Amino acid sequence: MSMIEFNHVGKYYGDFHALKDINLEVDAGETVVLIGPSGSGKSTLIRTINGLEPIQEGHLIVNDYDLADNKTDMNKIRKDVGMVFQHFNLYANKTVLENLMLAPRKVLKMDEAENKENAMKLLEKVGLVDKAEKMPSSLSGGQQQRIAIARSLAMKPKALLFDEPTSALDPEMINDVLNLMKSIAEDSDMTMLVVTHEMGFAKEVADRVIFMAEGEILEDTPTAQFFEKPKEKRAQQFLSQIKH
Ligand SMILES: Nc1ncnc2c1ncn2[C@@H]1O[C@H](COP(=O)(O)OP(=O)(O)OP(=O)(O)O)[C@@H](O)[C@H]1O
Repeated sequence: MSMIEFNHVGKYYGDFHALKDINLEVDAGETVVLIGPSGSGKSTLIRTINGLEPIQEGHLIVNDYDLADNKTDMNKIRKDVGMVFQHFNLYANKTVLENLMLAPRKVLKMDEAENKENAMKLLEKVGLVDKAEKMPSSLSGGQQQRIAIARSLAMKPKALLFDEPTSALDPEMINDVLNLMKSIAEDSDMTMLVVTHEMGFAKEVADRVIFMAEGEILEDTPTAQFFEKPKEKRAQQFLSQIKH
């Protein structure tokens, strides 16, 4: 069953055509990695999925809602589609535990005891139970990102979008975050779209790789095949320029 479906989607920033005739289907439970040169539209594409960027052409169906329809309630989509950003975006003036409990309380109206139990379980999953009462600023970048992922999971989403989740981290923190993402991809029926430059993660975890250039999808290829021999010359060049 398809969880996300782009149908001839176009997106403009003013006159600039940032996404061109995007056609893409992601099934429930799939893990898809988006790669491509800087400025190719990867962030823009995933930001359209939870409505952070509006589209101007085509249809984008997420969890059965059409984002091109202005009657669609974005809150319904954001409830089921979480997003993890490069710079974590935790609530700076709330404790780690409160960061996890806020949205389930406000949006899902979750019972307080259940909310806390759920949050503590997630802190255990990300290995940070001892940080529950700390403020985010007292944690390392890698720890903050694991909290941000736990916060997304607290909403029990159907899909998670990751926009370069390890790009702002010191090298020694990157693997903790990638391992957590890998366990989410493996443990659950979560649908995951990940923009990343971490080719090791893509190789190991992705079902498919999407290669973008200049606002277009040039390749949508099963992972092993992509890394063995990408079809497009641009993708071959891209891979030969980066370590993988
Ligand atoms: N808010 C905006 N207003 C105008 N142009 C924008 C805006 N956001 C992005 N762009 C432009 O759209 C294009 C695609 O940007 P986007 O951030 O989606 O690329 P990307 O592939 O994610 O790049 P990177 O790997 O560098 O993050 C770029 O040319 C960028 O300058």
